[in-house]
Amino acid sequence: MLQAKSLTKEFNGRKALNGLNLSVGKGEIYCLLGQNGAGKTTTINIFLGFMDATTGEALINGEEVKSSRDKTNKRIAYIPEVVQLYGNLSGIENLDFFSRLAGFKYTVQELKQFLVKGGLQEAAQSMRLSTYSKGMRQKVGIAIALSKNADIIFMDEPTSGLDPKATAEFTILCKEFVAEGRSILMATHDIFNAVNVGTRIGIMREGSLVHELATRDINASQLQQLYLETI
Ligand SMILES: Nc1ncnc2c1ncn2[C@@H]1O[C@H](COP(=O)(O)OP(=O)(O)OP(=O)(O)O)[C@@H](O)[C@H]1O
Repeated sequence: MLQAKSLTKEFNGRKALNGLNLSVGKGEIYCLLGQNGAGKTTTINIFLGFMDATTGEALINGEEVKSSRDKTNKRIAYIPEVVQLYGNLSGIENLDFFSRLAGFKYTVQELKQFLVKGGLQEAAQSMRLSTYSKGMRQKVGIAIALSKNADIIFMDEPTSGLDPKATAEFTILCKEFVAEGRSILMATHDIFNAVNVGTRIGIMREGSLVHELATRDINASQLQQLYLETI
């Protein structure tokens, strides 16, 4: 579903990405690890079409993002570290707004179902967003992705600042999201959660992938060891 082919990105002559090759298939939760500045967010930004690669290709469902941005943007969603929503609107009003923006119009009942599937209890759906925790905002973010019928969610540091219960709930939601053949690409510093939620892990250093492994082959302490040896 996602492919990076020899991606490079230069900022002021400095390479943030240096020949990155990466692919993410259906049903995968791919976790990108790497030190600050390794190039994780730059990778996601190129797939989202926020910036162009200097050389190489980023493909979503076989379409190059750079030349087919309108098409590729329709099937993706993005959950940043803090999901930006309208604080004065309720969860359901935000979902209604953002799904309309993506060209979908749903009944109140349908909107409620997306929110429940995203893990937001009915009692919270009509509360103002300004009262929501980070975990609740992410649930609205997942509901928006579901309402857009997105195949792929990109996530940047989704579990930073979440308490263990919220992290566990989030992990379950991610697994449910991909169970129907969708995919997630997540940048994270959370080694424990990467092993827990991910199907594969890539460790980046200086803009390239230096290790790639299946989570079934490694536990958190082995991954931590490998990470510390790598960076
Ligand atoms: N818009 C930009 N202008 C200039 N340099 C940038 C820009 N975006 C990223 N960089 C540089 O590119 C490199 C990679 O940054 P990036 O944000 O992709 O790393 P990261 O792995 O996501 O780090 P972090 O874990 O801190 O989020 C860094 O050296 C960063 O300073």
